[in-house]
Amino acid sequence: FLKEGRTRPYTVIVEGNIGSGKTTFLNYFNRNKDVCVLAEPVEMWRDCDGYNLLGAMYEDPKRWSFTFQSYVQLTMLQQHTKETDLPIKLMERSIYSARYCFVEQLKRDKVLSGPSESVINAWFNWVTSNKNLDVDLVVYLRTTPEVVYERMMKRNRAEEKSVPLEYLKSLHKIHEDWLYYKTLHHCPAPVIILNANLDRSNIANEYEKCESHIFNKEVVTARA
Ligand SMILES: Cc1cc2cn([C@H]3C[C@H](O)[C@@H](CO)O3)c(=O)nc2[nH]1
Repeated sequence: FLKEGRTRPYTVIVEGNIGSGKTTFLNYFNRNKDVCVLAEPVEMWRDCDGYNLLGAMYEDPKRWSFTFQSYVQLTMLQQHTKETDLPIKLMERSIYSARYCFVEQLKRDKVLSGPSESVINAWFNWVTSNKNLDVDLVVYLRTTPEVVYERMMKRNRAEEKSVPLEYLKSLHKIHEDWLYYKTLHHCPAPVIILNANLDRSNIANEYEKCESHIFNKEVVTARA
């Protein structure tokens, strides 16, 4: 159960480009009974009352990215505020990367209009100042665009089939500015940077690097 005095679980957000290995990272920690793992609700984005908002956004970003990013922001808010008795919550991405990475990207691509961006911003500012969406740690799965592009193509997700390398390069730069150089937007918590270019077979010791941070003693109640 939650350590006495803690009103919320120790919250970790896993950030990184498309194909940076976030699901693999979450699965590694999924086996731990102290961790509430919340994967990105992609299936909700693919089926919102029967509408595939993810597909729509990639097919016609000018028409659908506001709709899509509004729904992403709602689903992320639901994840941030989801109750758990477990001492640790591990989230795939966050309301922060929604606003600071993906909405930023759409703005730079001039795909999101000024009014659309302002409305998303107004929601973001309101929810982040009226709800406790604090996080305790960011795990940044740092990659190179070429590596994640190859993985994305191999994974072969239908909606991503025409995502160009350029898009991943631009998203990469935004992640670097946000989490590595820290020159873009507010960083919501201390950042652990992992070399996520490593492939599955030898990335385990990268994960071990952050185990001690995540499972530090004052967070997880002493085992009975
Ligand atoms: C928070 C957040 C996640 C997220 C994912 N995506 C896209 C990138 C991938 O193609 C897919 C699954 O991460 O959704 C997006 O466009 N905007 C997002 N915002």
